[in-house]
Amino acid sequence: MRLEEIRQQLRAAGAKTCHEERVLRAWTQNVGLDTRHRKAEDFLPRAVRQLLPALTGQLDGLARLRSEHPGEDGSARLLVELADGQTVESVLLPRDGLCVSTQVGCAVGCLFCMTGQEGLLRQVGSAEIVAQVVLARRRRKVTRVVFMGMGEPSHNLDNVMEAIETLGTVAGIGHKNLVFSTVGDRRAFERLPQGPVKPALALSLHTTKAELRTKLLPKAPRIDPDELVDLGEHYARTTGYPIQYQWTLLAGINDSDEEIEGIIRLLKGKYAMMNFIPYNSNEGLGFERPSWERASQLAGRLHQSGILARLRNSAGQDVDGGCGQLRARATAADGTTLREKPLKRIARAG
Ligand SMILES: C[S@@+](CC[C@H](N)C(=O)[O-])C[C@H]1O[C@@H](n2cnc3c(N)ncnc32)[C@H](O)[C@@H]1O
Ligand code: SF4
Repeated sequence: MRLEEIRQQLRAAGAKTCHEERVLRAWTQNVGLDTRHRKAEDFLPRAVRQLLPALTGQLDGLARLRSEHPGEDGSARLLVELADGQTVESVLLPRDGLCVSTQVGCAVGCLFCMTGQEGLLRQVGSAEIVAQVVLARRRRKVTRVVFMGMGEPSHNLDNVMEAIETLGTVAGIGHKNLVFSTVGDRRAFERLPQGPVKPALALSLHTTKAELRTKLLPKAPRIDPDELVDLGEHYARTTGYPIQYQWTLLAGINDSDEEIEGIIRLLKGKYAMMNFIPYNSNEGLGFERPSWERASQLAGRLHQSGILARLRNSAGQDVDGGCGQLRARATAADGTTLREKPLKRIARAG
């Protein structure tokens, strides 16, 4: 469901823009419609008030909690059921963050990502994206939303842009605290700077070698790492927020000294930082994470060259690992299987 459909229902009942905003603010911020100074019946048209019980029922059905899996780091993975019974994952992150899903499955098919093994099953509507935030806010404070759950946001741009606008306005989240994470897509680079709410950008780079990137991210748009960094730099300068590069560390694949030299060449002097995320083991995908020592060494090498680098575990690693695994397990437990796909192993030499 799209947010626009909710707005249309309100408008059909006679709501003006200010009424729409008030209803959406109450929903997204989990607050009542009455304010200290004015009661709802003093400003909302009667037909709108009459619509509210049915609308609330619809909104509550958009995202329901199927199960919660707390991690040791203060995070918690939520398996969220959508109105049609499909499930996606949201992750409550330490320090008031939330990671949301934008698609059920994903067409990019990254070899190391569980979500990519399913292919795309369906888009997540803008109202369903915002509903994940509302669900999380019923459990904890949320002041930062990262679009790093299941799915590729640039393959669902209309819904994601609509959700970003709502989160950055009526839901009261700071624009730089909305983080759009992508493998890089020209449509996203065009659209993001035009929106009224400009999110921060995370670019999933993973390697500086164009050929290896094509193997690891088989259906990502063909943009060479050099050009991707140029596009990212332009966006960073436009918005004033640094680009957060993401690099899933795969032992023997993208953790070589040569890659580090490549990152230094690409990112030196850029308004950027590097997040190394050691691979989160997915059974059967055939990759391994490097040792923590090796990972720290890589981050240290970037630091020495003046590039800000962070080494971090993806949140909730102790509770069913990486993105898409909770859903995969729940799907398997339901007796259905993920679409089988032969593992395409890539040459260690890259
Ligand atoms: C799940 S994706 C969603 C957003 C977007 N599709 C993207 O790739 O940036 C978010 C991040 O999770 C990372 N990721 C996926 N599977 C992983 C795994 N098994 N271990 C560690 N990181 C993983 C991806 O590399 C990506 O940087
Ligand atoms: S890492 Fe991102 S783009 Fe790649 S398959 Fe997973 S969700 Fe899709």
